[in-house]
Amino acid sequence: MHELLTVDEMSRADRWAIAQGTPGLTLMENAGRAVAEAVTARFKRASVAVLCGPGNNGGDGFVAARHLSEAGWSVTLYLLGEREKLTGDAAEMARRWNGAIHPMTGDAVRGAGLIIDAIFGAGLSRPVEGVPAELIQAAARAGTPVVAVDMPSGLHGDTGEVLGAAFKAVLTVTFFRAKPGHYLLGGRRHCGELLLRDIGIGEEALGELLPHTYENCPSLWLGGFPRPEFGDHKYTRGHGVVVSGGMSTTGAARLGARAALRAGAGLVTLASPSSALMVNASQLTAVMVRAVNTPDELTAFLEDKRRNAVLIGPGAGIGGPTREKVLAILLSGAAVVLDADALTSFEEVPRDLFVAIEGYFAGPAVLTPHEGEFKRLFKDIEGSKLERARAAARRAGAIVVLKGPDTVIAAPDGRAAINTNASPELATAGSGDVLAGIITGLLAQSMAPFEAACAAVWLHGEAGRAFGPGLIAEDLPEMLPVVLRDLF
Ligand SMILES: NC(=O)C1=CN([C@@H]2O[C@H](COP(=O)(O)OP(=O)(O)OC[C@H]3O[C@@H](n4cnc5c(N)ncnc54)[C@H](OP(=O)(O)O)[C@@H]3O)[C@@H](O)[C@H]2O)[C@@H](O)CC1
Ligand SMILES: Nc1ncnc2c1ncn2[C@@H]1O[C@H](COP(=O)(O)OP(=O)(O)O)[C@@H](O)[C@H]1O
Ligand SMILES: [K+]
Repeated sequence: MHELLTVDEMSRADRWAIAQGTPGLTLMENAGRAVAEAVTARFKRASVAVLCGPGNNGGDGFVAARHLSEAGWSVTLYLLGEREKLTGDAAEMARRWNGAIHPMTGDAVRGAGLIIDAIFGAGLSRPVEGVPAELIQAAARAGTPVVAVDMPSGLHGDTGEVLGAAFKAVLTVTFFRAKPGHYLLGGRRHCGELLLRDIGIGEEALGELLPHTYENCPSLWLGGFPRPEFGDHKYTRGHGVVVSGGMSTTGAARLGARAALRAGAGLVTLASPSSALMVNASQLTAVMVRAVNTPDELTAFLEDKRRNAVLIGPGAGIGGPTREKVLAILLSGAAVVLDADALTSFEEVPRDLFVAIEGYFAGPAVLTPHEGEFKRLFKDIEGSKLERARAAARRAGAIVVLKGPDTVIAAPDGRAAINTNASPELATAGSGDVLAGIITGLLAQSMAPFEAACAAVWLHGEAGRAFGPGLIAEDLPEMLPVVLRDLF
């Protein structure tokens, strides 16, 4: 169930189901009934205002109103636009509604104990204004709970963007598969609890659509997740390398190194400037430390091909030396995770980075920018978070992990996953360094890079949730054993 469908893909799924012999009217009946059932299961009986729009979302509203009324609820139904203008399945569902149809006016939700928002769904085509916008404000002012049909009206299904205004629902009931807009930040803020309901569209529809956007769930990557086998030794589990910053900025790299080890790399070595060797050595036990100063020394260090995954960026410092080290790593053929300063160092010359990533000898690359770092590297890329991560991955020829509350992981081939399990406790200094380390640990074990990035983001989210309040970055690697045990 981890595929996400765009608005266009969802309407193709509807059409596919209809062509396969399930009437649209049946799909709409199932959709509206699912909403009514969700309402009766979750709310105490109240007077309900059902707000119906002029399209099929409104059609679902007529069905929900009928089922709630039959269940003994007091239902008042309001229609945006004229009844005569309803067409197709929605017009038929309006005929099957025996109650009154009131014109939708600005006071439609006054006194209601619950609002069912069936104004606009997938068909939202422009910013919401006028009466629907007034009702959105009135509902918010009154604090009346809103149950959204498919999408809270005003929210775009593909982008999670609010067009004009949007209801803040406590519950959103959507059908067949969730949409990216439900999970991107704006959407997450407006959807409340998200319920997914089967309305009679067969799973085979996915074979026709070949969707390439996913919710980041273990089913997406668990099959390729590395687990030690009988007969393994530390070198067969991979050797991660983390490049340390200078004397005053070593902590970030140590966090990454510890995380890489906890994620299962057989060995992890901190490649440290000589000046910071003592600081690093005095803080490390299972993680090893070696003096590596210049880009040339890093090249020499990576000639041992067992050192197969490298993280650079946390605490690395911005400028030429970091750029040269990045290029040296890319030439070595090791898998590479580029974070923080390793990204910012290419602000003026992003093409140099992308050309190196495309290089014949380069191994897989994973870029882990937060929004600020992303803008420095991909100045002209615009759109929703999903679109931007995808465009960046294509341009860079790398996996891009665009971090935040709704982290998006994108691959150059167009696959993208939206992460949904992260808690705000993760917004703490060094948490990104740990994420980069987990990715490195998985790459060291030869996990495929898109799957490794997705798995790491998910593990990071679970670790944050498992620890809960009071979390600091040091806690995250230590939570991995618990999270991994649950995962397996
Ligand atoms: N068989 C199926 O397909 C099934 C579909 N299902 C349901 O159908 C929903 C999709 O239905 P839909 O495509 O009819 O679009 P919908 O969201 O009702 O809106 C379109 C109407 O709104 C209008 N409009 C848009 N924006 C506006 C604005 N800002 N301000 C004012 N008006 C605006 C727009 O006007 P227009 O742009 O044409 O001028 C048009 O009249 C989907 O979300 C799901 O709930 C389920 O029943 C399962 C089976
Ligand atoms: N509000 C939030 N909810 C969930 N995760 C968050 C939130 N804010 C930040 N994160 C996560 O925390 C990490 C922060 O990384 P980053 O911005 O690089 O910080 P740092 O450089 O201090 O490590 C990222 O993985 C990001 O996705
Ligand atoms: K709606």
